[in-house]
Amino acid sequence: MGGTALSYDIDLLTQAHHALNQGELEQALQLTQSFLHDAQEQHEHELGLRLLAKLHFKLRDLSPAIKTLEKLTSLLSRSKNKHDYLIAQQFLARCYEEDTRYQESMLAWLEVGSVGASVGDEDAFVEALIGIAVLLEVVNDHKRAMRFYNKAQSHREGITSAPLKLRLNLCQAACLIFLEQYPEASELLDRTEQEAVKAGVVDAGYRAEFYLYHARICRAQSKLDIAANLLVKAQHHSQLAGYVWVSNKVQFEKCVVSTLSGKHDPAIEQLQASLEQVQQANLPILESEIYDALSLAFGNKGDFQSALECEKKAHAIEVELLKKVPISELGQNCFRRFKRWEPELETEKTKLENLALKTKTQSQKAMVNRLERDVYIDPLTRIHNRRWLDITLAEKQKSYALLLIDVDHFKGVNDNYSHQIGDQVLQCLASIFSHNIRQDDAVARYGGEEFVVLLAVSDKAQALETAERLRLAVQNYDWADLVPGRNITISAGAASKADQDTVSDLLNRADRALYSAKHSGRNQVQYQ
Ligand SMILES: Nc1nc2c(ncn2[C@@H]2O[C@H](COP(=O)(O)OP(=O)(O)OP(=O)(O)O)[C@@H](O)[C@H]2O)c(=O)[nH]1
Repeated sequence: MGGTALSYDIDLLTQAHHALNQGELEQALQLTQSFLHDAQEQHEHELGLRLLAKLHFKLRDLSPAIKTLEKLTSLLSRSKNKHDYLIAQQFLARCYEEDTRYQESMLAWLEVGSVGASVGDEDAFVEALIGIAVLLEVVNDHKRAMRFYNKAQSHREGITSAPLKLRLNLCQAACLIFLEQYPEASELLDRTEQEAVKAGVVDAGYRAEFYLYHARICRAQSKLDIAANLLVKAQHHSQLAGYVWVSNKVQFEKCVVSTLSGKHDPAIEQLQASLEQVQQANLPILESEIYDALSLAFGNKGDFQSALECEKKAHAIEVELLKKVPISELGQNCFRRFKRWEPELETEKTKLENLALKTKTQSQKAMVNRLERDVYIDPLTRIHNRRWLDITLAEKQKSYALLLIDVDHFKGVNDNYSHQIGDQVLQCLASIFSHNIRQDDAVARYGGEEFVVLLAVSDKAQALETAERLRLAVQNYDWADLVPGRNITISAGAASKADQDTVSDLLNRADRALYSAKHSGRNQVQYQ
């Protein structure tokens, strides 16, 4: 009887993941709750709670997300393997921070630092240092935050996760900008970009922040036109990544640039609209930054009364935030604690490294992975390239379907807007495709303005549904900033692999379907 119940439960969890991938969060939530209701084994509870916390967080229901994570961390704290515990504890620390429960967030980060050190997990140790630095920045103590970033940088060699290395740099660059150390910030951003290229990071959220910080530096150096251009790029990427926090920051930075360029009224209007959104989402740090920007705009316009009012509101929010953070605790003591943990971290790491040497060293593996990745990545769009596709198709055993996608009238984009804008359109399309396919599917640049999406399943209905989703995502994307006065659309040919098909049979069928989509008027999908 136990066996039947278990398979039914797992089925619910699979359905919940599926609903999450489809963006149906409420449904995913209900399925996960039913799964948890019937869960019996500790392992099932862990799986369910992890997904539940993620869903609450996505729905921006912080209190239930926190409660769920508190349960999960308490369950995991008993297990021997600390990796999952550390991941959950970090998520919890971030949720506390978003919910402005700074003291609890700090305690959670201290726990991550201490446990991370005791098991030789340098990534977790660095995460904790960054987490505390971010809390210090919340209360405008950027100088002290910088000590934590510097300490985290001193552990850089030991960090195994490429995105974490990038995030450390981005956080530190933002802090340097606050401290008005522009050349240092600029240099750090350039180095970060080189590392991102090497590591093959395509994340749109990373790119959005990268452009935003560059724009801030340019704005501070009165290069307003360049700043405005960079912000257009930042906006594209934040839109793609769907990060509310970054896109708000980009939005209000745009307003600062407009008011400095003399366009006060539109900037004020936009800032007031953002203010409403930010207040609804309960993001006090952004709110105080927006009041600061409004004060600047009113001041530049000559309306000093309103400027002063905004200034006072920003100040009042900051005072409230300060009340919530135990500054004395956050400062010296924390730093000392991390110093004490460092020798423990080193000892544990050495033990682990000795163990790893017996098999293969991690760095060797990482290097091989990186080399393999570079060989299979298209340098312009940073998605898989033709070489990857050829090898993957040749090795594929199971049945599958494939979409061949071609940009409509792309030559016109190059001719009317420049080859460089054409390149940016291709990059943007690659991101749109990557963000709109399922986890098991993959996208590659086939060559020129052609892309291939490889689907894990072979049925016609699903192939057409995916192709249609991608076609609509491209059609509905806001192209106005990149190619004003023009819409970008795609045509796609879909085909499924039959048992007797060779790869070239399949590609030929998809190509014929694409040809037919083009000749029936473009911006459509056909199947053969
Ligand atoms: N910017 C840029 N353009 C490229 C790249 N690769 C190919 N192209 C251009 O893509 C265009 C493809 O044009 P065509 O094959 O004539 O077709 P089209 O204009 O897209 O029109 P249809 O496919 O018939 O809808 C050519 O102008 C190529 O120069 C690239 O990497 N960057």
